[in-house]
Amino acid sequence: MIQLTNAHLSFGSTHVLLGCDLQINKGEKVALIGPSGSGKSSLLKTIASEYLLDSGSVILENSETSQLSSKQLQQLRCAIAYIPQDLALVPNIKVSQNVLLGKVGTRSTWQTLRHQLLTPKIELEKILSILKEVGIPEKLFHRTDSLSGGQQQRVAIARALYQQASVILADEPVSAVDPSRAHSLLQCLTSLAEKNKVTLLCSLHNLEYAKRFFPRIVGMRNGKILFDGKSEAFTEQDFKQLYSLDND
Ligand SMILES: Nc1ncnc2c1ncn2[C@@H]1O[C@H](COP(=O)(O)OP(=O)(O)OP(=O)(O)O)[C@@H](O)[C@H]1O
Repeated sequence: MIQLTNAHLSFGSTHVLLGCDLQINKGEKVALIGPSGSGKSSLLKTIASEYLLDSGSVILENSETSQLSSKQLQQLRCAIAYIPQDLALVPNIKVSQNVLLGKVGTRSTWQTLRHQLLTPKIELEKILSILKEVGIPEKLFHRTDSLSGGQQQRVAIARALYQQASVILADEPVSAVDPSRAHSLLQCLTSLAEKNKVTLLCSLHNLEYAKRFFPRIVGMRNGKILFDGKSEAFTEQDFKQLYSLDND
């Protein structure tokens, strides 16, 4: 379970999160929408424990993150896969090697290096079966930067699945692809999350995709959560409240 209570975050004089309350239960699929600068990435990074709140609390898997030691926090991070907007893939290594990095938090440096240099057959088989699930098995040994933007997004999803995270936080995972690929990528991400009983929180700019693929929508504006409810309950009025230009 993810629980944010009265979350406040600022950078200097910029207030980024202003009293956000949010609870997401295990296995839920939630779309996070809102205009540019509304705080979606910051909310995801806060849940990923990349940003620390000024006040308020984040509870993940029954632990309040501010109370955890750095070792406990590191362990918790292994259960959470954060896919940033830039995907954080290493461009000049093979797809298999990038997927392997999903487990970097659970392996020693020596083990990581060894796996990168000579990947055990059993790990390669696991990676291949995940790449089959995300639809790019033929890319196993291709250099990552030779893949298209959409294929690289699939590699980032594969890395999260290989990590065996119980929570996936995806920051605009379809920003770099055309509408038909965006559709199949979201289909892939949401169905795999469902199959693997993973909690999925995904920021999106496209309301149609949010409504089609996610049962629940959270809408942000100016660091506040203005809508939180079932996708079918999201109305044109809610859309105007989030996106209108004269509402600041
Ligand atoms: N590390 C940071 N340092 C300073 N300001 C930041 C930082 N991260 C976010 N901000 C500020 O927080 C505000 C919200 O940014 P954020 O990236 O969370 O919005 P967003 O809704 O994800 O936007 P977009 O849809 O364009 O990605 C912006 O004003 C941004 O400049």
